[in-house]
Amino acid sequence: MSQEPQGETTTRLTLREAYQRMFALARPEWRILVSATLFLIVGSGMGLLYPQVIRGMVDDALASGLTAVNRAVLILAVIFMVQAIAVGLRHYLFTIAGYRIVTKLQSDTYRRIVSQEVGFFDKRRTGELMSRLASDTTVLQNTVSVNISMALRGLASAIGGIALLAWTSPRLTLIMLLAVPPVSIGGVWIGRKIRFLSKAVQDALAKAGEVAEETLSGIRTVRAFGREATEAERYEQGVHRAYVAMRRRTGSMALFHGVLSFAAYGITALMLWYGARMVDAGDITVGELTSFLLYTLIVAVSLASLASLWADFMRATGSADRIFEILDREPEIPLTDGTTLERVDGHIRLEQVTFRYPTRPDVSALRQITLEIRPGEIVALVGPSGSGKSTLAALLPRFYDAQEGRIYLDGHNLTTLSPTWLRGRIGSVPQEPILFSRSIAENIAYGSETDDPAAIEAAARVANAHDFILHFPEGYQTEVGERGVRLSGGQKQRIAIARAVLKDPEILILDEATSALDAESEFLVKQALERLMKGRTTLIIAHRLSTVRDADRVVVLDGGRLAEMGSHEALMMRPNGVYRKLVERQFLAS
Ligand SMILES: Nc1ncnc2c1ncn2[C@@H]1O[C@H](COP(=O)(O)OP(=O)(O)OP(=O)(O)O)[C@@H](O)[C@H]1O
Repeated sequence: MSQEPQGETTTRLTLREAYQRMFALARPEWRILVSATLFLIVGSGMGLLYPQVIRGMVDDALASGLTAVNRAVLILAVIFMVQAIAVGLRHYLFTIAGYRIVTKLQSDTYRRIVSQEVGFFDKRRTGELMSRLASDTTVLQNTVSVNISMALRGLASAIGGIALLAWTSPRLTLIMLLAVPPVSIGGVWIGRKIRFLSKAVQDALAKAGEVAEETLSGIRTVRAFGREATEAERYEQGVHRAYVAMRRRTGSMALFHGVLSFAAYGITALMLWYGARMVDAGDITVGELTSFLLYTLIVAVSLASLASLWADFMRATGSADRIFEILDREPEIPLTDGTTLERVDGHIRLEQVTFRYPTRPDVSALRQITLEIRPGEIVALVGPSGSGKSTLAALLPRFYDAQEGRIYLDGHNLTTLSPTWLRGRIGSVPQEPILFSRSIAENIAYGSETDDPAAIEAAARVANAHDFILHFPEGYQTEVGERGVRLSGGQKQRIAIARAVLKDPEILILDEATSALDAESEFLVKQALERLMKGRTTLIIAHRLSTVRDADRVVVLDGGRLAEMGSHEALMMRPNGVYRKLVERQFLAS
């Protein structure tokens, strides 16, 4: 399969768009955010109030001794207490709002991912999608929760602080503000760099995630070929790339912090020097200089925190880009667009269908297939490996849409029908059924409306699964998969058949297992399948002669073309027929 390069380090959204989208996410939480902002105002207000008290205290103490100091300290204590409560509540509320936003974002992103057409998943690896869900949303979580709170606090303190400074001494304020333009310019420049590097970090982490996901889910193959060390090295290379990008990002941030810190404290020193001269000249009192210095520190710390938050926001926009890319993607085959039919007879017609996989647009997997399957007919699909059998079967539930030609169900073009509804009419038993880590009962009921135990048991009986299920200590409640029992190939198949029986679809797509089951399982599976097929239009990808013989008609594919069609006997009569060769070369097991 060809790989489309994914997660390349480009930025899709402009900064402004990214912010607008991030703030739009916060809108539903406005109630929490408004209360949080109230506490923010109270907390920051207290923070700006106390230097005034200190100013009074210093001047009074210098003038009239310690009695005034007692009262001032009491007031300070009250101010600090109110401030502490407000700060705590502000932090709590903003963080909670952030969690709520991200929880919703994760669900929305996941919903988007699972709604995409099958072709989307051919192009992307699971590990990469998992990384978007887990790590990108977490980066956003920090931004929308703690960082927004800190940014607002920084902004409030900086603006309030500057206003009070200007009120105390416009001349000193002017000196202080000299530091703002160079710091801002530096911030914007470094912010851009950090945004770019952060995307590189996330991309590298996603790549490493891909390796981990792929090899852990295929651990048996890794073990069988003794590739543990090599895979560990590949993973190591992946995380090392992430580390290199992180190191560069951290370097930029460290430089930025250093410059900021110097700017903040340097300006304080400068003002102390200039302020002392003003006190000496009698322009301001010692208390005023003290409060002025305190405000300068508040403003400096606030501006510094704003600048470093700017860097964090830049980081977040990298992740936002990746998340919004998914949230914005409209599936090519939407799940529910289209009509539904009252009843289905199961009449299928393909007209001149030509199909190329989106990942391999240069090769036609199916070429000009014209085929009609009557209601209730059992059609066996045979052909050499890679001839297009599974591809044909994938077009009926519209996992993919053909580029040319049309497919009809009971005379309705498939593209006019609701895909989810259509898929509800089709039951499938794949070669290697996938069971989920849930109970057997839930696995059988997967895709059906009902969870009635009696109906599930009846379906299991038809599928010859009831007896082996009862042999497990917990019966139908036995957990399957990772945490529970592992089922044999034949058992999985029978669970999949029970699933199809319970779903009761009008159309069946069966993919016969190529690997041989033991005679007993084989018999049980075959018997179950026969019961299942009764009265339903069935397309069966056949690998066994006995299956082909039982079918009403055999359709032979070769290199994506429909090569032959007819009964087993008729096809065997053709001297150089594809089918006859398949049988002679024992391509079809007996
Ligand atoms: N998801 C996919 N993306 C791209 N190409 C694919 C994809 N699935 C199958 N193909 C290609 O399409 C062609 C037909 O494959 P298909 O799986 O339909 O064959 P098949 O007859 O079912 O083979 P087999 O009997 O071995 O399962 C092959 O060349 C295969 O490489």
